[in-house]
Amino acid sequence: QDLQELIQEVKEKIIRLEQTGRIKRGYEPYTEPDLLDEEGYDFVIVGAGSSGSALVHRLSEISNWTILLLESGGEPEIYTDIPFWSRLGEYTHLNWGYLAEKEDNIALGLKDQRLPMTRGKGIGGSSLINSMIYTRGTKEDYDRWESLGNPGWGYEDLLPYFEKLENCTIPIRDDSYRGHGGPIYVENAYQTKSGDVFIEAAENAGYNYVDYNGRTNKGVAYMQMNTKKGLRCSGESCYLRPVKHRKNLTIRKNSHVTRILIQNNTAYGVEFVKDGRIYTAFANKEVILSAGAINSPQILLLSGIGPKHQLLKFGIKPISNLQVGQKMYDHITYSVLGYTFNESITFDSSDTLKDESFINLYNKGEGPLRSINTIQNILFRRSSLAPTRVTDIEIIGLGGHIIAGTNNTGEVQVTNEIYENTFKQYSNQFIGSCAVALLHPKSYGRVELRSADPFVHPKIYAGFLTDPEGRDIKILIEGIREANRIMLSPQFGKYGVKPMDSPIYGCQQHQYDSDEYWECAIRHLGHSFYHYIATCKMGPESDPEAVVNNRLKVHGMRRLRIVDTSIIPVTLSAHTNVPAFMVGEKGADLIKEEYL
Ligand SMILES: Cc1cc2nc3c(=O)[nH]c(=O)nc-3n(C[C@H](O)[C@H](O)[C@H](O)COP(=O)(O)OP(=O)(O)OC[C@H]3O[C@@H](n4cnc5c(N)ncnc54)[C@H](O)[C@@H]3O)c2cc1C
Repeated sequence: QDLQELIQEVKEKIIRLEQTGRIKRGYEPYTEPDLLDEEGYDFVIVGAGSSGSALVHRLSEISNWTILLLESGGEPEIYTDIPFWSRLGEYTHLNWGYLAEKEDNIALGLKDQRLPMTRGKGIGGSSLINSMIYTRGTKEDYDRWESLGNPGWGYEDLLPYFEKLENCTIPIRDDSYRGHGGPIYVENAYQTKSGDVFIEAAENAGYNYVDYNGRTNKGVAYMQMNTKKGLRCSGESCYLRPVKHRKNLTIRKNSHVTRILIQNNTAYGVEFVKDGRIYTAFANKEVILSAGAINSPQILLLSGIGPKHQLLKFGIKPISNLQVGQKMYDHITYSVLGYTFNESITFDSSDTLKDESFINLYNKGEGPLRSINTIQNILFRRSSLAPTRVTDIEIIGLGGHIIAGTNNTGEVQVTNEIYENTFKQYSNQFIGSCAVALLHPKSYGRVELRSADPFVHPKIYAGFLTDPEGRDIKILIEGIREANRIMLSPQFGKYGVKPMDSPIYGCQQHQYDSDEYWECAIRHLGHSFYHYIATCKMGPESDPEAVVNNRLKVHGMRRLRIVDTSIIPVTLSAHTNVPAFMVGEKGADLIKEEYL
């Protein structure tokens, strides 16, 4: 079915069910006051994504502060709250549509050899279209942040924020680490029988069942998701929706910030474009960038903050020569490790367009529409190359496959040759899969300007698998072999599980399952997990790579902060949405400490 037709069908169904009173969405559009050419607020915040939503929720608690939130995108789509269908958002205005620059020896099997660097655009940002996998990261991760010269960012300091932001309802949990009164709900992912078998097989292979957001993440578990009664719990739905009527808060959508206004190294406002016109918003106290790890560096660069040689190339007057965008870490994943089953214990998508499924989800929070990308399980492991206590391999168990079978999300845009010759043959079978991700890569990429035009996409280099020692690829291959050990275990053997071992087209010259074969497969189909960080790295002034200090203030500047995933200094054993919420929460407290 054509994607746009499918989107239309889903939308019409929701509208019809709502109009006939069979579901209640409880969503009211975001309204805003008339816009003046020039406006003044205490705080001007750029970007309503995961961090920006958390930040605005907390700052607007102070009723005598005035807050302006500027968001380049618009409102969520009508289907955004439905996990199963929300993935359609990736093909709409809700995605910035970034593609990495073509690089050697990576993305060899993807269209135009370019990696999608997906990013959410709209109120809620990337949390509108992400997979809702709920992972915090470990004590070792955050203690490392602190040891890099960032007091206040160690695990003991941050645990209260992780607890404060969540409302955890999963049945098996490490209660001394979990929160129950916060805005972000945490539930287990929708499971099929294959999810239960995954746990059994992993336990049999030596893993303990853990609450991986508790004392340790090492082990296996049902995936925890940020859903509230089965519906997406995004920055928009859980942080902003409940407070959007606050009188001191103005949220302006479709408002694209083009530069920060700076005088004498002091930020005093921003310029933005809405409906083709330029406006100015002044900040009495601070300008705060929460535009994410691609756009926050872009806005800094456009405003004269960044590597001098790059700015001069585009005729931008340099203000501060910081290493903005020069290092970007991300998680590469190989997510197409498929397996065929001889029984239907995997995800069955045949009910996902039925009225009953929508009604079941909205009224009871149940059913297959709770599933996103058929994600079920998670497993963290330490590779043979990792330091003690560091988990650097993540394996996700899925009840479907993102290219083969009926759950094709199109997320990995493979070439037609690869689809026709490798995956199509499995399309009518029962299929499950694993995604294997490298959590602490040595390789890194970067973000730089392509143009001084603020509407032109920046250049993004993913830099995957470029570490000269080849350590990253070795760990990924180790992860693939571990996933196979679990999936090809006797527990799965009862269901006739076999690997989808038709070689990836382009890798037939290698013996299937050799290291050379897996390297070839990863270099063809490995892709981003969309966890970009470190492009405005947090660190002390003595760190030549640092852009902000431990209070998130831009070095050498006044009244300018960054509060989003771009400040995360080093890789995490986690997906980045919960860390983004945490940064928003902590950022709000840093600001309150200063002004209250
Ligand atoms: C497809 C996908 C799947 C993912 N899956 C998961 C997952 O399952 N679990 C997980 O933990 N993480 C996941 N992530 C990552 C996670 O969602 C992000 O790391 C996190 O949302 C980033 O938060 P942020 O606040 O830094 O940026 P964002 O949430 O991206 O917010 C930035 C906001 O700023 C706005 N903006 C940008 N430029 C401007 C401008 N010039 N003017 C005004 N506004 C602007 C953007 O439109 C956006 O709304 C996923 C990401 C993607 C894209």
